[in-house]
Amino acid sequence: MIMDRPVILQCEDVWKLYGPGAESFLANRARPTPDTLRAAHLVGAVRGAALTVRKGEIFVIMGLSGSGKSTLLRCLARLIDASAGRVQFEGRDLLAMSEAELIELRRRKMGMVFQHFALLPHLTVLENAAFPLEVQGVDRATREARARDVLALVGLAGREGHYPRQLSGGQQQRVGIARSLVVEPDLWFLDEPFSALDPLIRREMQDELLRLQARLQKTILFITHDFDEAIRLADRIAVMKDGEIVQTATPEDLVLHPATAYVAEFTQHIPRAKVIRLATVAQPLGAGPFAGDLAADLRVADVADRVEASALPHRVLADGKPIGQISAREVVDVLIGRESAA
Ligand SMILES: Nc1ncnc2c1ncn2[C@@H]1O[C@H](COP(=O)(O)OP(=O)(O)OP(=O)(O)O)[C@@H](O)[C@H]1O
Repeated sequence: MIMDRPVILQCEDVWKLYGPGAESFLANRARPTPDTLRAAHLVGAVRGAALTVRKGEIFVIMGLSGSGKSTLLRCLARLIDASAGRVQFEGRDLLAMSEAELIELRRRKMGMVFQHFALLPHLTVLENAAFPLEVQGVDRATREARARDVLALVGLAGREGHYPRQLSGGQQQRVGIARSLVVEPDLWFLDEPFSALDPLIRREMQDELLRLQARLQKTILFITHDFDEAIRLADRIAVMKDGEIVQTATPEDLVLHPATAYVAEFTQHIPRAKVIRLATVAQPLGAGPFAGDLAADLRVADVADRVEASALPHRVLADGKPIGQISAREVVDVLIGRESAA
């Protein structure tokens, strides 16, 4: 269970205002409304954001362009200073750290990948991937060995001697991912890392990220404006609108229980079978016989063919223990939107 894991990153009541006198403006008021901000000619890029990211989860911040995602991420990595609020990284107050401590933290504990990041054009793929270790003063043999490992991990073995210009956009992005992983970060910030890629490559990279995550179990804060990408990747999603987080929930809960009309609008086109887990639609366990076992966290779409093709029900297991059963009937109900879970 994600909620039982240690907290890696936490923020409370984070604000970022842009405009004249932004900091002093907040010091004098509790929670300014959008109207008050407008009247003061201030942009409320982030307004009162709170979130908790736990070890090993992919936490996605999702929102349309201008909703404040990048600004929030930058406040959380302290690339910019929030106008107000509290941010803790592994239990330490991020806002109280000195510049030197922050640099150290970003070098050793945080990895970052952005939509448009700069590979160093005059360095090879290997040298680019090893670069953060060079900055740390790691010796050449060690850093190149580590860089080779991460390049293999992202599918670039054999390209070590290439230069960035000899690679496709997707391959360049993989180098960026390798470079951010080479320091073995505890927390990985990914700000729209696949948005500049064409849809096919983008899906491939999403699969790649899930595969990497299954192996590395990083804690990931991932930003996207694409809800489909969010539900494919996320353990939990925070939906942002006009600088505010309007709901934080699992993909399944967002679709089944949207907190606002805005979230409902976003989620209505999502095929339910892609988000509803077997645990949610499982029926009480019968006496059997069963066709086989399926994990409770699987999504209905992932097993629909297998369950439908079977005359016998499948057992549904959570943590190795049977919690119910599922048969073609429940799968069909979800597929045609008749499931009882909602
Ligand atoms: N340096 C700045 N000065 C003034 N306003 C800013 C600045 N940076 C961001 N903003 C404003 O803050 C709001 C949030 O911007 P932000 O870039 O965080 O949104 P976003 O959700 O990441 O959007 P996108 O997906 O387009 O990157 C926008 O209204 C933007 O115009």
